Amino acid sequence: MPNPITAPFPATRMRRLKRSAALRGLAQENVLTVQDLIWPVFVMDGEDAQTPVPSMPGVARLTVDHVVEAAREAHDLGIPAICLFPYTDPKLKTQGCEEAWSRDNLSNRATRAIKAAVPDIAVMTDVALDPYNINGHDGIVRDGVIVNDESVEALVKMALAQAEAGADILGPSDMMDGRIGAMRTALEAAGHQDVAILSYAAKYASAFYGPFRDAVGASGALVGDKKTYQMNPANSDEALRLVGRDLAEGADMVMVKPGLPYLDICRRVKDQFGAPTYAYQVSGEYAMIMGAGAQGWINEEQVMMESLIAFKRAGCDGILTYFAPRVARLLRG
Ligand SMILES: NCC(=O)CCC(=O)O
Repeated sequence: MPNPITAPFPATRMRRLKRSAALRGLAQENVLTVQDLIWPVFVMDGEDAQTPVPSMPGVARLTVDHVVEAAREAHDLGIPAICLFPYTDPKLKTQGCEEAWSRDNLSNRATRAIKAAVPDIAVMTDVALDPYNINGHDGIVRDGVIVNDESVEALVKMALAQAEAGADILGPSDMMDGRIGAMRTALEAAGHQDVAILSYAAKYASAFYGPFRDAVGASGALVGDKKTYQMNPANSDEALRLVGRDLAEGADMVMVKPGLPYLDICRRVKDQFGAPTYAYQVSGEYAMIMGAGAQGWINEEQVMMESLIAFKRAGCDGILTYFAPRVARLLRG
């Protein structure tokens, strides 16, 4: 830790380095670049269609052909990764979540299509059962209980199907115990030793996910809440235990989610482990900025940029954000 030594006033005048843009630039500690961005996108079935998500202005569900175009655009902008979230046909949702590991489910089809058309962009996928679960939960439900070990077996099958489809980064967002180790072992055994795991390690049971659930059609499906597996927003030490555990089980990268309300966790995680650390600026955060911006209550673009540099300041190596293409265009100038 640096130990800041400052001479007393007037020898020290903190305003000296704020006097011009040039001096402010020289003294700037953190920088946001396009390389820091992961773009989450919503995929739906069909062809040549886009359905706007009302609670996320500027965001739409895209059919696979449009997702491929989005990936091409992202790659051209220099965005390193795109993250897929499927809007699953309710008819495909079951108690056993079998569609989750179907070779040709929507997410796997989108992964294949992107990797065929834009091979250099990294494709990240979501490993959790909620898009395929009739109960809307991330794990399998038996008699009203989310059963851990059976869910992990299902998640491993899902992870293998995603790796088979060509995913570069798997994002287990389910918060079951033991899933990272089980996935890592299975990936090694199946010859997918180079597939990275970005663990949603410190994922809080948050009300900020509301618009996302609208986007993937999960709002109506969820029975109860996710408090028996996601974190209590009041906890901080627990995040370190979870991150440490996931790294020890073979995660390559770790995530804190949501983002802005949990910057203290980002900083603690980065300081404690020094691992590649990401934050997810979630749908509710996006909606708040867009909503207030639309009212003219804040300057949307400035708040967007300020919110993203805050993640860098808190120690994050990158950010999952729905703003990714807009930011990339802005950074490009
Ligand atoms: N597993 C992915 C999410 O829960 C996303 C949350 C959001 O953007 O609100």
